Amino acid sequence: MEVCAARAPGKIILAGEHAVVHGSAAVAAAIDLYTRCSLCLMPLADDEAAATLELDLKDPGLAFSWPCGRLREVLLTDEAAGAREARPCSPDRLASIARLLEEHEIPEAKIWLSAGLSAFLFLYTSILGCRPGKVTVSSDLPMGSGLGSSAAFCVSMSGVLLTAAGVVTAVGGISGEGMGWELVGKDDLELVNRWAFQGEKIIHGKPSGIDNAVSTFGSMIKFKKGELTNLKSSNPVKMLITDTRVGRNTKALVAGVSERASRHSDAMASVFNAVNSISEEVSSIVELAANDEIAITSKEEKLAELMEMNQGLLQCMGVSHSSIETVLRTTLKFNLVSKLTGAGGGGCSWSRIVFAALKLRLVDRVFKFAKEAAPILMEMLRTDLSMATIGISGIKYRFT
Ligand SMILES: Nc1ncnc2c1ncn2[C@@H]1O[C@H](COP(=O)(O)OP(=O)(O)OP(=O)(O)O)[C@@H](O)[C@H]1O
Ligand SMILES: C[C@@](O)(CCO)CC(=O)[O-]
Ligand SMILES: [Mg+2]
Repeated sequence: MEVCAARAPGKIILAGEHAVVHGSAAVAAAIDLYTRCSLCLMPLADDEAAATLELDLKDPGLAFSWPCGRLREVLLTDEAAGAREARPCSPDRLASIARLLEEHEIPEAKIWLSAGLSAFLFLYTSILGCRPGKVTVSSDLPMGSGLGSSAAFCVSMSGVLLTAAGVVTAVGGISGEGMGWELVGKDDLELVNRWAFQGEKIIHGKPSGIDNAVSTFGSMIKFKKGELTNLKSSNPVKMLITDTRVGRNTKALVAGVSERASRHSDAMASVFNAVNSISEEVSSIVELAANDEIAITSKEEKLAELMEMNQGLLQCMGVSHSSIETVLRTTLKFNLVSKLTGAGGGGCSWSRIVFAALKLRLVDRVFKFAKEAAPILMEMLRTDLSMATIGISGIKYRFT
């Protein structure tokens, strides 16, 4: 029994969420909070009826099991298609997966998990067919909260499945960040990213691809219309992340922005255009910081202003939320500018979240803030606060 594992990071979006779905540029950075996925492939049993595919989700604390025969019967997998090229999940296949999930009693309070389960069944059966196996997933990332948990789930899952399929192989380099995790080669990364994007489509509906790209390739990236530019970044930068723990769902928020865009196409085109300019400016400031430590200091105010402008435009798109605004006001009292990251959570009954990513290179102020303001935020909003390092590397894997 061979066991392999993959680990993929979450992300914060420095500028451009939502607008990126409509063709604007966005800037994102990988953070040192990870989702880990391990796979133990079982030998093909003599008694085929006993063979199962198991999924153990540590964070929601739920386990699932499907008889391999049942998967074959319902999904009619096209195993000959192979894993070397990523394929989309057809509507028929998605409907068959939904039928399989109906056979499980997912607690009503955790029904949001079904999108992740569908992505899992699609990725597993497309890459490995109906082979018996056990997959275990654990994560540092809060789910459905703007830190790219769905992308880290799909990237680590695609990585481990493609490794087990023998399609993705080691390049030998063992990275410094975390013992024993090996780097994935460039072409293999591209393949992992393409499969993960297909998984994200199941969870997000209409993803831009930025979240899976930054989780796969790591570092800081500018992303526009599927094109990725790696931004050189300087020393690791710390961010303070505020989690309001107000639940929401990216798919619904993305759809809400698209509906607003179809109702007010000219106005929203101008909003997306303005976000594009902000992202372009943010990315040039990030690159400047990599080359010139002094020059960045003079740009700090500009960066803060850009963050405020982007936050205002997110409000225009309808994805802010009262709790986000409270966090912004509170952090501002400590002279820290914040903005939401990811899908946000604005105004509608189905989606609520806050992430306040604080402006770059203000570690001292962040520490002062953490001491003085954190208790206020925690008490007022029952938020979680944590520090994260951004710009770290992407997916890695290992055999155990
Ligand atoms: N560790 C995990 N185990 C199981 N399912 C997960 C896990 N992580 C993410 N998911 C799936 O992804 C969904 C959350 O994705 P969603 O895109 O709404 O939020 P997010 O990715 O955390 O935030 P954003 O897209 O704004 O960055 C969950 O509801 C679940 O279906
Ligand atoms: C809201 C969004 O722009 C970012 C979610 O992290 C959606 C996407 O780009 O897929
Ligand atoms: Mg997501």
